[in-house]
Amino acid sequence: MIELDNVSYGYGDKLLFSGLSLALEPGSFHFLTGPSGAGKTTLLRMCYADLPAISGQVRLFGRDAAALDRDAVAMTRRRIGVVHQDCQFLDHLSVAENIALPLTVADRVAEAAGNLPELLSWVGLGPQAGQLPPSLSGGERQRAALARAVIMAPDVIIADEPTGNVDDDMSQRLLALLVELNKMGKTILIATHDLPMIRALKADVQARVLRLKDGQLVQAGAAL
Ligand SMILES: Nc1ncnc2c1ncn2[C@@H]1O[C@H](COP(=O)(O)OP(=O)(O)OP(=O)(O)O)[C@@H](O)[C@H]1O
Repeated sequence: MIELDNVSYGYGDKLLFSGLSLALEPGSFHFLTGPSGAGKTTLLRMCYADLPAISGQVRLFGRDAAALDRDAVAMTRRRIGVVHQDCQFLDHLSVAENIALPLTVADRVAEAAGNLPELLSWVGLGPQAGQLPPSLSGGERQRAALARAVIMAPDVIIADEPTGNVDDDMSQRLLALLVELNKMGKTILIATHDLPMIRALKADVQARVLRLKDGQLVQAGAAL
């Protein structure tokens, strides 16, 4: 579904990684760990065509990301739901309107109306649907961001620190939602520092844990 083949990336003259390869098979579950600043967000951005590789090839659903025109990039991104680290919302729109935004922008308003109640109840935000985003707690924001990422029924969900700034219970709740999505066949890639959460989840899901450090991507050992 998503393949990085021998890719390199850096900012300015600072190379973050080079010769890095990764393949996300359909229905797989991957965690990406590593120290702060190792390049996890950068790597995720390459996986949804938000950054081009300096060298090597990124293939999204079998197509070379570098060869996609603007429309093809937009179509490709619809198949990838992204939960960003900072969970930004439009503060003048309600929680429900924010979650529905990807469908509204794609002119699929009727679909949004049909899907929203079930989605809001799935993430446990029914009561908050009419509120404005600034009134949400950290965990509620994360769940709203997850709902917004899945409203287009993407094949792949990429989440950057989805459990940052939430307590353990909320972290478990968010992860249970991601596991549920994986059991429905979605391909999941999560960047996280939260090793206890990975350990807790390993019994529920067959996940590969990758560690990015010093420009190298390696599979984390069994001791994790
Ligand atoms: N747009 C940018 N311009 C210049 N440098 C950047 C840019 N984005 C990120 N960096 C730098 O690249 C490095 C990797 O950043 P990145 O956000 O990918 O790391 P990370 O592993 O996700 O970090 P964290 O775990 O703290 O979120 C950092 O040193 C960061 O300061």
